[in-house]
Amino acid sequence: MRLRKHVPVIESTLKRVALRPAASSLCSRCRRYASSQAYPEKVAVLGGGISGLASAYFVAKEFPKSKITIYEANNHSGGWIQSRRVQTPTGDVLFEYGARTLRPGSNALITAQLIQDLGLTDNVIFAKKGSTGAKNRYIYYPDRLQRLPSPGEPPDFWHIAELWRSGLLAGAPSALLLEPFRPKRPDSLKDESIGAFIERRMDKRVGNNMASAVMHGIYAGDIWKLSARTLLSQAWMLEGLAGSIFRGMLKIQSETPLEEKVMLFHPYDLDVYKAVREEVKLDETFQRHLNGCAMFTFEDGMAELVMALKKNLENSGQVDFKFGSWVQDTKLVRDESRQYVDVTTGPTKSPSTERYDLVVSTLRNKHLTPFVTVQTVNLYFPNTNLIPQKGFGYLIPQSVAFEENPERALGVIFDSDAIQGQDTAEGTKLTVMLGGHYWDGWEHYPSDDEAYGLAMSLLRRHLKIKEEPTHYHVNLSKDCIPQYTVGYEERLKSYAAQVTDAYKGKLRVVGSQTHGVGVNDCIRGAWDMARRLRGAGWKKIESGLERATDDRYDGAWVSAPSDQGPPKIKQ
Ligand SMILES: C=Cc1c2[nH]c(c1C)Cc1[nH]c(c(CCC(=O)O)c1C)Cc1[nH]c(c(C)c1CCC(=O)O)Cc1[nH]c(c(C)c1C=C)C2
Repeated sequence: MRLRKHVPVIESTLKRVALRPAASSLCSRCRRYASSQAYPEKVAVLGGGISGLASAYFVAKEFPKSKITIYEANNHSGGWIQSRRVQTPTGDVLFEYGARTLRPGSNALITAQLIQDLGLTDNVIFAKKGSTGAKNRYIYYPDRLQRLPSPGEPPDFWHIAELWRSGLLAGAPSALLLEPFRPKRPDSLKDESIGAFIERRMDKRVGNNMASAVMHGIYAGDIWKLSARTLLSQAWMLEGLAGSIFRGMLKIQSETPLEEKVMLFHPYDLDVYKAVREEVKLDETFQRHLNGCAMFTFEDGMAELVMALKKNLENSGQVDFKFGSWVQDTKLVRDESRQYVDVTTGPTKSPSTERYDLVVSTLRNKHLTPFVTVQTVNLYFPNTNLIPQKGFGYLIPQSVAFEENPERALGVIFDSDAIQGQDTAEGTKLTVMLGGHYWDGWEHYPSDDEAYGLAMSLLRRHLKIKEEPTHYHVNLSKDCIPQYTVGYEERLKSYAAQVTDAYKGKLRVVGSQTHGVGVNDCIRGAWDMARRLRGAGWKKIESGLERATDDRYDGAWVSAPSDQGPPKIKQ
């Protein structure tokens, strides 16, 4: 499917690119302007969220002589990541409005290297793998908290029986047994919703109970809209390979020598993974802590990473911040020998235009994905024994009856259990997450007072909390999480082609809409973009969306052994 419209900033460019100049210096063999310039002298980064800051950082490292300007519409950097300290009579507590933790693992290696390079390792706090906050995760179903078995926990018959009795596992056993015998998807089916995929291969109830809870916790999204091909990519691939997820797993396992562990990669990710392994050099102690933790963050919250990045960029002398700068337009311009991008910013009545050799855009394209809005209510209670359940928190699946969730909450995080070491005040810290896909199409959202009322009514019903918090904060993150809905991969491909066509490699796209919604994803995307600019890479006609257009294996994945060295490709 082609995009009907384009991102506003590139729209005008698409009209103008038809007016081609006399291509006297267009190199006919490589189809790009032959420029003797060794590096991009002027670079613009559009957006000062984590993707924009990380992009500026990695581009500055690749090209120490480049001058970089970051345009940010708000008056602060960091985007959705905001951490605030609140004073209480007995000490202070930290409230996070956006992402609050990072997950370790291969996807976090670039983040870890960045943290180390910024000198932040001493400020990192780790939640150990076995800790209560890390291992106890709950799902609210149908009218109470159900603890999920944690990874590595020995199977407990009575626990499983209890979960079965609650109805949370309804349909799961037969779904798993029958999955290998269900018909293969028709070749014409290029994508479908997660809900439809699970219904087709297993059982609708498994989707509405388990999958929807997980998708609430990551995307705040609706399993009946999110793309199975993108978000359940491995299961989708295995079905394509062998007609069934289970049989696909068996096939790959049987073809892999016993001493190797199967890891499935998109071919593009395998290249990135290899490059990460080659370039990341972590201190032994830091690496050991990362290996042993379930999640990590900073003493002063995630904003520490943003502040350290900003300070580093300011001190580099290479980077200039322009806050309160709305990007109105970007367009490709050409003179006799070179191509540039003109970036127009500022208020509509008195806009200003600057010319750049290269632009990195983290701005959104509303035609690529919809977004959901999440409202967070952070609450602090001095009572340390407010709730009997200890753990990370709980998620509320779509299957929970309206009477049990009229507030349209997605989940509750037990912050004071999940991460310890951020607060000096003792007590219980919770965050209630409201909205997400339940608010699709809404024009008005709850006021702070209303959101507080919703959060408290939920906590009274679900956790039997009778006390009022002494401190709370409400934050509305409007359109904060992009939704990778059905057809996303085709739209992304088409978007990549449009960006390449319109900017001829002079504008690269990075960010949560195109590279994954997690903080690690955004940082890794920025790093990979900058890596591709290396040397003369910045002169290549690329868009930053090369993963989407990588047709080397026609959508297949490759498996690789998980040894410590660079993986060998197995096909
Ligand atoms: C503002 C709300 C967010 C919701 N999801 C995300 C944000 C920022 C992004 C996100 N959350 C998680 C992942 C998985 C992998 C990762 O990179 O960590 C992603 C991409 C897992 C997660 N879910 C919740 C938490 C606290 C975390 C850990 C990471 C983080 O701090 O964001 C709980 C949770 N997140 C959301 C809801 C509705 C929710 C409910 C309890 C939406």
